[in-house]
Amino acid sequence: MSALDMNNLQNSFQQALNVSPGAVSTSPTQSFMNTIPKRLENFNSNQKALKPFSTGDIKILLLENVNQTAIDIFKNQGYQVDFYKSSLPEAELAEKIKDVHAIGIRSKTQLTEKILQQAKNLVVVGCFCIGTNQVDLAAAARLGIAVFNSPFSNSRSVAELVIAEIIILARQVGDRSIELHTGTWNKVSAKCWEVRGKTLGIIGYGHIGAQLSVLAESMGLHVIYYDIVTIMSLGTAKQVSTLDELLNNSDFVTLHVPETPETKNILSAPQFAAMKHGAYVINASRGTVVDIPALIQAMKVGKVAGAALDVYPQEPAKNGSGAFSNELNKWTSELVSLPNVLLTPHIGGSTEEAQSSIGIEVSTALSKYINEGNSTGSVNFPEVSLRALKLDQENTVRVLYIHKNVPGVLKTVNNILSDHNIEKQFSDSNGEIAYLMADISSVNQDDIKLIYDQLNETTEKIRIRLLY
Ligand SMILES: NC(=O)C1=CN([C@@H]2O[C@H](COP(=O)(O)OP(=O)(O)OC[C@H]3O[C@@H](n4cnc5c(N)ncnc54)[C@H](O)[C@@H]3O)[C@@H](O)[C@H]2O)C=CC1
Ligand SMILES: O=C(O)CCC(=O)C(=O)O
Repeated sequence: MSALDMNNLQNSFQQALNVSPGAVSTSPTQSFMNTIPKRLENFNSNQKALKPFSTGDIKILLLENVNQTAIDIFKNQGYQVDFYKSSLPEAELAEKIKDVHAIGIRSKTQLTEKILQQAKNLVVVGCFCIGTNQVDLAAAARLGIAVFNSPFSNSRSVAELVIAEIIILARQVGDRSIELHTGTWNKVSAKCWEVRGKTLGIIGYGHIGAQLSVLAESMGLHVIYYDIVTIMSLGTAKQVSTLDELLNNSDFVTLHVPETPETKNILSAPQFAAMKHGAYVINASRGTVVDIPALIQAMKVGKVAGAALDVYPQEPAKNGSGAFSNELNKWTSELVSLPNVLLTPHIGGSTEEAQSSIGIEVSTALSKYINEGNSTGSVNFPEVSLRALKLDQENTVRVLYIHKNVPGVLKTVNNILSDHNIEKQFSDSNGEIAYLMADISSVNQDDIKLIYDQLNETTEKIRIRLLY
C-alpha cells in the first residue's frame, strides 16, 4: 500500500471516528487509526513493522536512570522518550503516567493499583531489574497492562558483590578502612578469619543463589542452601530441609529470596538465636526480609559478628547526602554505629555490564510487545506470540484481545473474526485474564473498523489493540 493510500485510509478512519489527526487517544485502536504506518527498521528486515500508532505517538517514561542502551533502542523505534535519573514523587508519577504508553522503572518506583488506574494509555511496564515486587502485578493484569523484567542479567553482579562481602566481613576490612581514612592504624588479627573451609548458607537457591554457590565453592567454602522448592545442587552444595538446619550450620548466611508475604522478616530474633555464635549475615535481596532491630540486638550480644546490607525496608528516592537517615528508617543511627557493618546503597546489580544488558533485554521485550503484541517473558500475562508478519502481507491486521478468562469468550470472538480469513491465532490464559492474538488477512478499512467495534462491545474485553 502506498503512502498516499495510507493517508486516505488514515483520513477516512479519522472521519469515521471523529478524531483529530495526531490526537493521542485513550483507545489504542483510535490512535492506530490516526497513523500512517511506516516500515521502520525492524528486528528482521523481511518482517513487516507493525505500529499501533504513528511512531512519534508512542510515549515512554523512563525513571531511575535506566541505561542508555534502552534509550537508544526506544529512540531507534521512533518513540518519544521522557527520561529521569531518579524516581518521581507519587503525585508527579500519577500525573506523568496518565499520558504514556509504556513506563520503565527499577526497584524504587511503586506502581500500585491506584497509580496504574491513572494510566489510561499504558499498555506495558518494563522493570529494568529482577524484582517485580514494586508493581501490583495482579492489578496490572486486570487492567490489561503487561509487565516485563530482566530475570537474570544482573545475577552475576550480585553474586560477585556477595563474594567480596564474605571476605570483607571475615577480615573486618570495612572497619579497618574507615579507621585508616581517619588516621588510625589498627593492625589486628583477632577474630579475623580465612573463608576457606567455612560454611556458606544460602537462603533462596535461584539464579543468584546458584551462581553464588559456584563462586563460593571455588574459594573453598562449603555450601548448603535452603529453598522452598527442591533444586538440583551445583558442585558439591547440599540442600537442607529446614531453615533452622541451615542457620545451625552456617558461618555465613546470605539471602537471595524475592519479597513475598512468606519472606517478610524471614530472619528475625528466633532465627538469629538459631545461628552459630559469631556468624555473619548478608542481605542483597529485599529490605523487608531481615528484621533489622532484631539484627541490631543479635550484633550487640555478639551472636552476629558482622553484617552486609545492600537493601532496606525504606530506600531514598534519589542519590544525595543526608538521604539515609532515621527519618527514613528509625534504626539508622543505631545500625551505622555498630562495628563490622557494611552498608551499600542497593548496588547489587549496579555494574556497567548488568545495566547495559538489562537495558537491551527489557527495551527489546517492550518494543516487541508494543509493535507485535508478543508477550513472551511477561511476568503477569499469558505468554503468547505469533511469528512476525511478512512485508508482503499487505492487508493483514493483527488483533490483540485481552479479556477476562471466562467460558465462551473465544466462541464470541471467533464469531466476529470468522467472517474474515483468520491466518493464524493463538491464545492462552493466566489466572483471571486471557490473551488472544490473531492475524486476519484480506481486510479493508471498513472491516477493520467493524472488527474493532464488535470486539469492543464484548463484555469480557479488557483491552483491544489492532496492529497493522
Ligand atoms: N541487591 C540487588 O541489587 C538485587 C536484588 N535482587 C533480589 O534478589 C532476589 C532473588 O533474585 P534471583 O535469584 O534472581 O531470584 P530467583 O527467582 O531466581 O530465585 C529466588 C529463589 O528463592 C526461593 N524462595 C522463594 N521464597 C522462598 C522462601 N520463603 N524460602 C526459601 N526460598 C524461597 C525460590 O524458590 C527461588 O529458588 C530478587 O527477587 C530480588 O528481590 C535481584 C537482583 C539485584
Ligand atoms: O538495579 C536496581 O535498581 C535494582 C536491582 C534489583 O534489586 C533487582 O534487580 O531486583
